Amino acid sequence: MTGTTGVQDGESVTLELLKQKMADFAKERNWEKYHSPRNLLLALVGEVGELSEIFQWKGEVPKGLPDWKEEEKVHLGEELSDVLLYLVRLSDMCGVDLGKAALRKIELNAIKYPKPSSE
Ligand SMILES: Nc1ccn([C@H]2C[C@H](O)[C@@H](COP(=O)(O)OP(=O)(O)OP(=O)(O)O)O2)c(=O)n1
Repeated sequence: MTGTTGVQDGESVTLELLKQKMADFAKERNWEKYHSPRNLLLALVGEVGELSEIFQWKGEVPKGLPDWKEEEKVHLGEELSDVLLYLVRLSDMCGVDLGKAALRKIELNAIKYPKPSSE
C-alpha cells in the first residue's frame, strides 16, 4: 500500500475507483444533495480557475517544469486533481461513462484528423 491512497505500488488508478471514492465521500457527509450537475460544473470551472492561477504571469514554461520547486508541483497536482475529481463526479451525476466516452472521442478525433500519409 502507498500512504493513505489504498492503491498498491504500481497499480493503475482507474476512473471507476475515483468515481466510487467520490460517491463514498459525498454519501458519508450527506453532501449528495449538493452534487447536482450544475453545482458540480460550477465547482469544476472554479477549480480550472485555480489551476490557471498557478501558470498565470509565468510566461511559457518548459515541459516537465524543471525549474519548479517541489511544493509548487505538489500544489499543481492538487489543483489538477480537483479538476479531475469534479469532472469524474459530474460525469457520474449525468449518467455518462467518462472512460468509454473519452475513448470514443479519441476515435472520432482520429477520423476527423487523419494521420499524414507516409511518402
Ligand atoms: N461540496 C464539495 C466540496 C468539496 N469537494 C471535494 C472535491 C474537491 O477535490 C475538493 C474541493 O475542496 P475545496 O472547495 O475546499 O477547494 P480547494 O481544495 O481547492 O481549497 P481552496 O479553494 O481553499 O484552495 O473537495 C466535494 O467533492 N464536494
